[in-house]
This record gives sequence, structure tokens and C-alpha cells, in this order.
Amino acid sequence: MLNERWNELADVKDELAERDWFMGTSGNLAIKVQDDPLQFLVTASGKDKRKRTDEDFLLVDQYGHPAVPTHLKPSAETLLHVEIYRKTNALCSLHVHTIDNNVVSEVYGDAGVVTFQGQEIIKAFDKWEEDAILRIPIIKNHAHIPTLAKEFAEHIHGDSGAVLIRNHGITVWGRTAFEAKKILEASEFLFRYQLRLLEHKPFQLFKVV
Ligand SMILES: CSC[C@@H](O)[C@@H](O)C(=O)COP(=O)(O)O
Ligand SMILES: [Zn+2]
Repeated sequence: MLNERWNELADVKDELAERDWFMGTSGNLAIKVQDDPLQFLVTASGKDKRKRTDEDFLLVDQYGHPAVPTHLKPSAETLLHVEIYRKTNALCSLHVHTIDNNVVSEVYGDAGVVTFQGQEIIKAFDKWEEDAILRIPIIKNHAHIPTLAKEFAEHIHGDSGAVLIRNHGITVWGRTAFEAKKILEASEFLFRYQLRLLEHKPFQLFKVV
């Protein structure tokens, strides 16, 4: 099981690296290995996530501490992944910094949310009704990670979802690694769309849905 999960997460990491979503060692990824007690694989802190090595991940427990002795340090943002697995049945959680998610988080940061409606791709979030609205919350980038994780946890409401951290990045989760990746890609599509739209229709910034 551990090996299977390791390879699954390594493959996701390679795909996101191909998109250049790990600039400057940013980003972290996790995949659950077992419940009761919780154990999951998380990226080792500070690594170049574009490289595939056998020190890319380490196993951590329900507190985000290494589950077995290791010289590797868990991601600085491991506590956010802990909150996801504590509150949901998600299997995989992904965090990336992109220019688009940072700019969107700043443009809509004061509102605390960015909304999308009438966009085909919101079906990736399991929203199938014609007038469905997708709301992605935006939280403050607290430097104190336990505080960040606490505020982040208030926006975890299901086995899949997405939360923006202002001028920092996005964290998504899903019932499978495939679903988490789908939500991440769909989010980045929407962010790019929204920023392009604002270039052509600046008044869209004030559209209330
Ligand atoms: C250099 S990126 C800033 C980091 O503090 C963090 O936000 C991040 O995403 C990567 O941290 P990491 O500890 O490698 O998981
Ligand atoms: Zn980060």
C-alpha cells in the first residue's frame, strides 16, 4: 500500500512539475496511507519538487510528525494536510503557488471569496446545475502555521474542495489523487480565465453572484 501510494503521489508531482507549478521549491503534496491511526505521505520540506528521488516524501502521523525515524523534515505546511484528513474522507491534497492563483487571491482578497458561475468547467467540482455557483474562499496568509491551519480548517466542508491563501497559493483535496488534480487544474483554468476576462471587461470585478 505504501509503495502504491508513493508512486501515485510521485506521478502527480511529476505532472504538476511539468506544468511548472513548483517554482522556487514552493508547493507541497500529500496522500493518505491509512486511517486509525492516520498516516499519510507528505513532501519533504524545501526540496526541488521537479526532481524525482527516493527522499521526496516521508510518512507522518495524525499530528504531522514523522511516523518513523528519518532525517527528512515534513513540509512546513503539513498541518493543513492534517486538517483535511482529520475532517474529510479525502485521499489526496495538493498545494501549489502560481502567479494566477496569487493574483486572483489579491484581487478578491478583501471580499474573502472568488465566485464563478456559468462556466462549464465548474462541473469538475461536481456542480452540474445550469446556474450553479462555485465559491472558492480566500484566507489570510498567517505566518504562524497552526493559526493558518485553524482558519483553513473552517473552510473544509466536504471530501473535495479548494481554498486560496492570499498571496500564497491554493490548497485542494479530493477523494482520489485524480480528483484532487482535476480540481487543481480546473481552479487554475478559472483563475487564468478570470484574469484574462478582467483585461477585457474590468467591470466584471464588481459582478456579484
Ligand atoms: C519557498 S515557498 C514557501 C514555503 O514556505 C511554502 O509556502 C511552500 O509551499 C513549500 O514549503 P515546504 O516546506 O517545502 O512544503
Ligand atoms: Zn506554500
